[in-house]
Amino acid sequence: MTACPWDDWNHILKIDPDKELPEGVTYGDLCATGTDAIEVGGTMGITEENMEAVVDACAEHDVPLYQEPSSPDVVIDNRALEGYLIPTVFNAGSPFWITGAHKEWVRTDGDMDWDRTWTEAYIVMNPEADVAEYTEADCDLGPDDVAAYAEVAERMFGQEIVYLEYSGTFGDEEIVEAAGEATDETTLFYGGGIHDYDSAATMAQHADVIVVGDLAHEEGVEAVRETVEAARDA
Ligand SMILES: CC(C)=CCC/C(C)=C/CC/C(C)=C/CC/C(C)=C/COP(=O)(O)OP(=O)(O)O
Ligand SMILES: O=P(O)(O)OC[C@@H](O)CO
Ligand SMILES: [Mg+2]
Repeated sequence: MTACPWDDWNHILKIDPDKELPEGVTYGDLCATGTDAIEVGGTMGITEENMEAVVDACAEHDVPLYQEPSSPDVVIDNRALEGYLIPTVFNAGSPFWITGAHKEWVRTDGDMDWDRTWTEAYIVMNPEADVAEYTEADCDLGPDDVAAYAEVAERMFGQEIVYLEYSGTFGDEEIVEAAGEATDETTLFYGGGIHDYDSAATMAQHADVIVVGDLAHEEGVEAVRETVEAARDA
């Protein structure tokens, strides 16, 4: 595996272990959509058990799997995972979601798997999303604020991934564009409200990787496939 496999990705499917799949859709079907990687994670209702169940269901299919834990106590030890993408929320209201949870994780784990652990510098933008409430994020940010956070993440904190997170709603294109322009080496992830070819294409112009979440749970395979195609075409 290369050091930063996401350099070559266009599309991630994020599967929430707390949410059902549409009728007739299997995890295998989702793995076969052509997405470059699967992230397993969500904010609410996450347990080790539901995490394990999704990872096991995806394990036999040929797509890189990553866990994105929302807290240290749901991190699972499963060899089917390529590794762990650990959020750090740059605009969180409490330092707990920037470095505090991380400190507790390392303090209590005792045997960190650093070769399989990376961080994602989140900028949380939808105040209605669970993740915004959970982390008390300051979402009142303009393009200049977001661009500056992205640049700080890359240049001052050496982050390999900046994640512009609009979870549940389609973001402001001007803001995503600003983040794209502010980042150079860093891989920019965009997630939120992507629901078809055009919405995927719009954000894929500005972000390096688009993340599709709820669509998989709400619409299913064909809709996800369209977004994969748009990400590749961009
Ligand atoms: C240190 C460790 C191991 C964990 C802490 C990691 C941190 C800082 C988590 C805070 C941010 C967070 C909850 C990330 C989880 C991924 C995410 C943003 C999921 C999307 O959430 P929503 O779409 O708002 O939630 P639901 O879909 O579950 O309602
Ligand atoms: O569920 P959606 O709105 O597609 O968002 C994707 C992802 O960014 C959520 O963490
Ligand atoms: Mg969600």
